[in-house]
Amino acid sequence: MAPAPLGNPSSDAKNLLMRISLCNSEGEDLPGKGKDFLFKFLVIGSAGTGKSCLLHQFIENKFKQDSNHTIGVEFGSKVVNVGGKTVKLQIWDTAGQERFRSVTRSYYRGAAGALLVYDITSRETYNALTNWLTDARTLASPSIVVILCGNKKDLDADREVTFLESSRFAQENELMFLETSALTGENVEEAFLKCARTILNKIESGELDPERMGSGIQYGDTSLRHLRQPRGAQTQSKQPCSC
Ligand SMILES: Nc1nc2c(ncn2[C@@H]2O[C@H](COP(=O)(O)OP(=O)(O)OP(=O)(O)O)[C@@H](O)[C@H]2O)c(=O)[nH]1
Repeated sequence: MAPAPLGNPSSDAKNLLMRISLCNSEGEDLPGKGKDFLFKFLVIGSAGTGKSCLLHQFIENKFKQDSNHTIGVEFGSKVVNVGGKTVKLQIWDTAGQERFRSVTRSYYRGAAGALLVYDITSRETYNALTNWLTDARTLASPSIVVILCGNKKDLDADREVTFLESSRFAQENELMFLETSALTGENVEEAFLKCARTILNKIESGELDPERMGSGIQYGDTSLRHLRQPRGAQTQSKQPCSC
């Protein structure tokens, strides 16, 4: 069953949160049970870049047909094995449309990692990256681990943003970088795992302290109960998951 991550979610949203969580391969087990860690992740970036499709591909291993704009936020979770550790990723997929910005911003707090997504066929979505990154570092944490994802890699013929310029942007802004395709699944799991692995490495090296309030990291079994929640955030969601 999904955690109750919000202050006062609508009943539609509650249904959605639960249904998406049950799509997860390990959705039936107790939250956090037997896990070494829980990490809170965000998926952020401009509208239409493929954030919901990336999350769906990661959790369901298939492309989400007929994806509509996200309204507010959606939630998914998946348990992964990273470097011998069992980690539950609690992932918040945020709407890219400007009109939902105040809602989505309230979910940033305490995120440990983020996928920052642009569309390689849309320079506009690439140009917006700095703003998204500023939001993540300001509202989540300056130490949030971010992986830049140039999505729609399968549409190479329509490319407007080169791999090289994105690599440079990533380097200048201390981001990891991958080009992904939610359609083919290329590099999708890698993106989530790379981000999780980096967080684990930082925990092991002492650079990140899971005990710090709002770190977005929790230890094992009781983690979900302790994860900090946005105050007064209202969830608005699009249609129920069609899984
Ligand atoms: N060819 C191709 N199309 C994709 C890919 N990922 C997503 N799309 C398409 O891009 C459109 C937008 O995908 P979404 O996942 O809904 O985008 P989003 O970023 O969640 O959009 P918002 O919810 O508005 O922020 C849909 O028509 C998808 O079918 C991809 O990797 N390749």
